[in-house]
Amino acid sequence: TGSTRPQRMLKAVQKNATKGDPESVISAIDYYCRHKEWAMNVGDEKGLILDSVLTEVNPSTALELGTYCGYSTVRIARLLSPGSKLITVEFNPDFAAVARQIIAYAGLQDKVTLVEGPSGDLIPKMKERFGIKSFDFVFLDHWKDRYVPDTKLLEDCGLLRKGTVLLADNVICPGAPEYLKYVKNSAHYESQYYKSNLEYTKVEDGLEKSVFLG
Ligand SMILES: O=C(NCc1cccc(CNc2ccc3[nH]ncc3c2)c1)c1cc(-c2ccc(F)cc2)cc(O)c1O
Ligand SMILES: [Mg+2]
Repeated sequence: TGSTRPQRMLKAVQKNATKGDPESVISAIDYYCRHKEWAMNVGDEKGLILDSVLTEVNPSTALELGTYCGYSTVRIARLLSPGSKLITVEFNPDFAAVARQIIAYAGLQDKVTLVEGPSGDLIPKMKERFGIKSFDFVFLDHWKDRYVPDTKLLEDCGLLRKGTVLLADNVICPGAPEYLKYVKNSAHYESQYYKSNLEYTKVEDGLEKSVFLG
């Protein structure tokens, strides 16, 4: 049987990147997805916006919903200060298996905890399982119809604090219209849209940054 797109992406990393060098892992994936075959990584253009928001927030505890192959996991973890932790949630076991290898290839496995399962089941267990009081930063990049229910779940589980920054991918393409409505109409969030393009294309997409006001 043939390989999968994530497996081919992993091969490209192992062939073209330097072990322990996160920048080379990011470049190898971006090159592969721009010139060989498209894949749904946040990509280099939106990735620069992710980097700038992360540098501004400098989170001690971060959550990523939707690991895929670990591209944004590597982008986030490489910018974390020593002792900071990233928890990333992936539902698809095949994606998770590739992501673990890409995160390890980048040498970032000590900063990252990859948890397999649906966000709806795992979010209520975050405090007890990982000793998390609250998250400083949340990157939403999983099923777009889960953005609203999971944001409400994070609120209800007391996992957001005054100033927690949520950053949501794909609010234009494929789109997360209910999520945009939710955070823009809520008095509990201060939101800002960062216009960009769908990874590796000229199609418009963007990131929505929402600060929880408590
Ligand atoms: O849909 C997207 N990504 C989410 C996704 C998609 C598939 C599988 C999973 C399985 N992973 C998963 C599921 C549920 C979960 N619950 N908790 C964790 C968790 C993890 C996740 C997406 C699509 C496009 C896109 C496609 C086509 C096109 F033409 C334009 C744009 C671009 C993106 O940047 C995207 O992010
Ligand atoms: Mg995405």
